[in-house]
Amino acid sequence: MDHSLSSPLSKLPPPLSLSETSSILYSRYSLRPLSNFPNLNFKPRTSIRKPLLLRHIQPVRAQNPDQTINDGFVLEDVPHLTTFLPDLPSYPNPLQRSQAYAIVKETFVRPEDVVAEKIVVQKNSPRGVHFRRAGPRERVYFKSEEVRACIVTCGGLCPGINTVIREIVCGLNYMYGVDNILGIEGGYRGFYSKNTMQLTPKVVNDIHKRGGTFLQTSRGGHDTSKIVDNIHDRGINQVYIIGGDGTQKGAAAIYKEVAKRGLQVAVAGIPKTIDNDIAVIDKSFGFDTAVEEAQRAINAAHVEVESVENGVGIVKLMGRYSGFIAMFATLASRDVDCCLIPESPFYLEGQGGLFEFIGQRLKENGHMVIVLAEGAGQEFVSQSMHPVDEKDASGNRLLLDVGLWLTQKIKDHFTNDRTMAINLKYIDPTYMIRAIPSNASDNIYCTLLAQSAVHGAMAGYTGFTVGPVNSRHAYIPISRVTETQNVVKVTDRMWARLLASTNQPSFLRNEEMEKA
Ligand SMILES: Nc1ncnc2c1ncn2[C@@H]1O[C@H](COP(=O)(O)OP(=O)(O)OP(=O)(O)O)[C@@H](O)[C@H]1O
Ligand SMILES: O=P(O)(O)OC[C@H]1O[C@](O)(CO)[C@@H](O)[C@@H]1O
Ligand SMILES: [Mg+2]
Repeated sequence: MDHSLSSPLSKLPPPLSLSETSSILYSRYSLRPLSNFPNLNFKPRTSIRKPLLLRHIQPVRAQNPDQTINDGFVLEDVPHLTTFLPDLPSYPNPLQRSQAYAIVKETFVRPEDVVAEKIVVQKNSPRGVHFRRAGPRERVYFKSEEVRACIVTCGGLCPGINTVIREIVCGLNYMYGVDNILGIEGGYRGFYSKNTMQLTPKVVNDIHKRGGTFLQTSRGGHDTSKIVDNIHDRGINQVYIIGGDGTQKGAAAIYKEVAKRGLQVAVAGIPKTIDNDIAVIDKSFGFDTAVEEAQRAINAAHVEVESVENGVGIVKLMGRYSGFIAMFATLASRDVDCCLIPESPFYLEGQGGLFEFIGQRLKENGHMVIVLAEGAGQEFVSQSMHPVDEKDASGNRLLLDVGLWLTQKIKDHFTNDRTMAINLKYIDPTYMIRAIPSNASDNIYCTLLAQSAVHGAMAGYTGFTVGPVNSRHAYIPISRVTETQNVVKVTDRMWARLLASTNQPSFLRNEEMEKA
């Protein structure tokens, strides 16, 4: 193993402006394979907005006219500490001496390894956006004994948070010999208003068996300046931030302030949300566990309603703006007759409406189960409840209980209708689902996320979020995961698969079809 490598960053060209970068990507690199460009790894050094780049890049034909060249390659890179601290020394990665990696053929991720954002492409399509592949690097930018790391968890709960905490601590300690790790208690505000706790592999050994967060969490309380003051005062140089879209925005603000002050602090975001609404990544940890746990509630509803005459079960699942849990829980179960999500408007009365469908299903089967995402039909609920616009401490709008509203509406309808007496059961398992520990596959996923974050921070990357993109873990610029929220696309085939499985109406009226 060559330990004498000079810092690869010393080979860097000066930072490129946006237009320079796009033209270089196009003119210099488009006609040759990526492997010919070892330096591509370090370019562009600033986080560059992808849509602009893509607009600048035109497809180019290769000499062989049968083969359209892989042009239009875009690397959406994450910042590196040397971006604002150019003289930072680097060291050989201690993983070279690690027992765990002793027989691994390629311990380190190659600098030119990238992960494609899109894997379904056509012969002539541009190569498109790529992210830097996550994993250990040959050089690190921290001496193990000088690392002072901290971990914070923010936002709502989600199965698997404790596994991520545990694996960051164990990863730092077992792989890199770091033993100075602080737990920040109670979310962002914990940086400046609470005590910290020392985290060791022993302290966190069993925490993955528990739901919730060992470090506690909170909403609101993000004061960038106070947080960075505190990071500086405590001598913290690696910050691991576990949380959803709001948390990642907070992480971006911390990274910017750290860079502005020129501090050697790596900021790594680990995306967390039970709603699975974080953009770019394949899915968020805890989501599989939630879908699995939701089966128990659906099953209970099914048992209840099939044991009575004209039983109607309603199960409310989480999902503020996206109905992923409801959609996947429905697809996983065979007992759901109708799934309602925020992305697909529905209506109650008249032809093709929910009441008509309930009547039909009860006549056919004698019972039915409806799965309802908490964000579905909010416009109806607010019409009937005249709500005040309430927000939580982070500024998220507080939703009204669509489950209670729908239960009442269905009851009223069938009472007035008098053609059919129904027996309705409403189950709200939302917090029970969120509070459980993660299942086996999420535990594995959490381990990979944590280790990838540790490798990234040790390698000097900062201002990044880690996550799987087409099954490969990548370092993603934070802004990419916060600029949009993932929602179920009702125009995609997955929603059609659900409709084909439940055989429920789509509730789409002509004008909505045209709009879609
Ligand atoms: N735009 C922002 N800038 C800085 N900090 C933010 C921003 N939005 C939210 N935060 C902070 O991030 C933390 C968590 O945000 P929020 O309560 O919205 O949860 P989240 O991370 O989105 O997770 P989830 O929605 O999955 O529960 C809060 O402490 C909040 O103050
Ligand atoms: O913990 P709280 O503030 O009740 O949050 C509930 C919300 O959090 C989420 O679980 C997202 O974390 C949403 O699905 C839900 O609406
Ligand atoms: Mg959120």
